[in-house]
Amino acid sequence: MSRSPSLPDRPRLDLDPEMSDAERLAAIRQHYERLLTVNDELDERLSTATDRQEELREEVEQLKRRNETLKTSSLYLATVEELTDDGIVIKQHGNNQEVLTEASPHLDSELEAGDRVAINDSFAIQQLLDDETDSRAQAMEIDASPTVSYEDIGGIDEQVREVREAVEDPLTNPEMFEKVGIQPPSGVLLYGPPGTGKTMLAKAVANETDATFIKMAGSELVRKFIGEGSRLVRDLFDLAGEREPAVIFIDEIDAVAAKRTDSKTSGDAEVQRTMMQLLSEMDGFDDRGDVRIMAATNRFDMLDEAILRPGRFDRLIEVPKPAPEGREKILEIHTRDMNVASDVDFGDLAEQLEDYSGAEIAALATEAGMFAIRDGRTEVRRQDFDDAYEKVEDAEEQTTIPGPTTYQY
Ligand SMILES: Nc1ncnc2c1ncn2[C@@H]1O[C@H](COP(=O)(O)OP(=O)(O)OP(=O)(O)O)[C@@H](O)[C@H]1O
Repeated sequence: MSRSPSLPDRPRLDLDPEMSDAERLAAIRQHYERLLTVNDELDERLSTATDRQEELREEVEQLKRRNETLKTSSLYLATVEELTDDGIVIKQHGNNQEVLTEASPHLDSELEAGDRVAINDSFAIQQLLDDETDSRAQAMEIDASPTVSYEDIGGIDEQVREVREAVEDPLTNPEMFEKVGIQPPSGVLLYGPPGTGKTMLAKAVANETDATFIKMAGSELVRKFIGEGSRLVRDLFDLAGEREPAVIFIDEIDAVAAKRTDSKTSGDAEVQRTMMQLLSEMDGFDDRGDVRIMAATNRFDMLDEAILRPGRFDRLIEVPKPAPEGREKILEIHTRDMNVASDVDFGDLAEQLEDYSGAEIAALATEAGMFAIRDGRTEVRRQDFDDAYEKVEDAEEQTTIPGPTTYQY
């Protein structure tokens, strides 16, 4: 550390008793001048020191913030079991280890048995967390009786057939598999571009088999606290077991099942742990009864091979964008409740909608209806579809980055 230069010497006033009054006066004046100079110099030093102090204060604040971030990124989850005179008994999630610990002073009076808390490496309670059921409810979408049916899905008949075979038959006709002596597929992975009907397929199969549909987005499984993602995976499978027959649908599975990277950050390690939990739940799946597992991804190329092994997601079904006949079917489905004029030829329109996904076709139909309403009509004409097409294309041009979107499977 560099030492700051020493302070200027304090000026001394030497008055000789022999001096005349005039000489004394001159000496005092000179002394006064020197005092002024030193004063100016000290003023300048003080202002430099104040600036430096401000800089250092900012640096300290930054370090404090970094320290806080570091602390929170390595927190573990636990549940408060008991508040005793000797301390707080907590049970760590994941390993169920019971520990006698203490809480940060600001939390002391707030804690109650049953609270979900975040603890640091030394088991000290750092944060009081939301109720677990809240966090579960946020992460999962549960639909006891979905209303989507196979008739609502257009252009992917072959995929519907495959899904029925892999998911529906084992639920409705398990004896068939026993008689033939084969295991039904463990998990079905739907892959393909966004908006092609993957979620619809999962909902429709749940509807058809009177199963509860339980959806979890892979991104929801990527959690802040260590152990939280794997806990959610366990909860997901437990809940499906309680509600059987049930169809578990994990959307965006790539968020937790991407290929391993070289990066060693704790976030990646936590995602790995969540994936391992998912794999172990799937491996122990035989005893789970009437629960079927489906997952979807737009990024098949990113998936870790481990999840595709036999006994895991071992039935892969590609759900592509629809061909012209498929687009025509989807147009018909999404205009079923509309009053469409006789001049609208869906075959012709479908040809025009090259590269459109089912979701985009659904949006186009709604937009055409909006044009009719704007014109004060209830009947939707070909011109409305053309206007809607133009609007969608214009919006597309403004938002897309040049170059076609490619999906690698
Ligand atoms: N094949 C289809 N037939 C009829 N409608 C479809 C079809 N595909 C998509 N849609 C429409 O698009 C909406 C979104 O579709 P869905 O959520 O099933 O797509 P997804 O493939 O799961 O998309 P993502 O990968 O973005 O989750 C549906 O609610 C439906 O209105």
